[in-house]
Amino acid sequence: MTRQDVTQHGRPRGGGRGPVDGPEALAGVASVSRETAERLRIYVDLLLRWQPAQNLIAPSTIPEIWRRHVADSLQPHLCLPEARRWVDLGSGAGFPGVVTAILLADKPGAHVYLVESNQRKAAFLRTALRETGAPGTVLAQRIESVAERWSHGPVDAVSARALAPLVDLCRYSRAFLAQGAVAVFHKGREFRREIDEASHTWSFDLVEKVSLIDPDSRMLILSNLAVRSTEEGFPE
Ligand SMILES: C[S@@+](CC[C@H](N)C(=O)[O-])C[C@H]1O[C@@H](n2cnc3c(N)ncnc32)[C@H](O)[C@@H]1O
Repeated sequence: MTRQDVTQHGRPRGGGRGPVDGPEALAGVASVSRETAERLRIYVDLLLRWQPAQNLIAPSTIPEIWRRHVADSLQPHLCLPEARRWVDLGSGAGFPGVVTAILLADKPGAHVYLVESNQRKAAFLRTALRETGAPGTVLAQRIESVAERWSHGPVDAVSARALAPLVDLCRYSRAFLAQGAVAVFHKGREFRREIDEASHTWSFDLVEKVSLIDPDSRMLILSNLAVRSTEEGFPE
């Protein structure tokens, strides 16, 4: 898709899988400033231009990109509005990490670290941060090695969406939570089973919020994460 194929509202001009929804899809979730809406539009336009070559998001979700991806990605910031320094694990095309960075663009000290091991997606993420002016750094490495060798100072919050079961997200994020960060994870309708499974290995304080996009999904907010000792031993 060329730039001419995209309208000023981030909608493709026909073709592909039909019309794309627009920024009005954010209305039921949060109101954003004009500047933030403009940065989000630049990001969606860029993603739609890169999509044919890079397949950054599932093609079936493109017609509802604003609701399914952008509005959904407003939620970590809504859950933890005071957090300024974030790590987003497995950022993919930038949901929710790039959206969080855009929401924080005018906040002093704001920074979002985007951890994404796929080099082509990492290149897209760098371009998205540059073109939107959002504050962030792309770490194009495996989460496990980034967490082990973290040298970027403390963070307030960790996010992850569509990355791994909760039990694994606890393992990925434990170094950050041990330093006082709070985690906020998108979870689908299997959230209860995932909480039960993770609870065998981990103890944590948990706040559940019903997703503003899908009432069967949850935003899970975890803090005070600790490993339970078990007969099987400790998680690796
Ligand atoms: C299913 S996608 C989800 C992307 C995005 N968070 C979203 O919700 O659209 C998972 C992403 O995590 C990345 N990923 C998976 N395991 C990873 C790891 N151990 N370290 C770094 N990135 C990882 C993959 O390359 C992929 O882009």
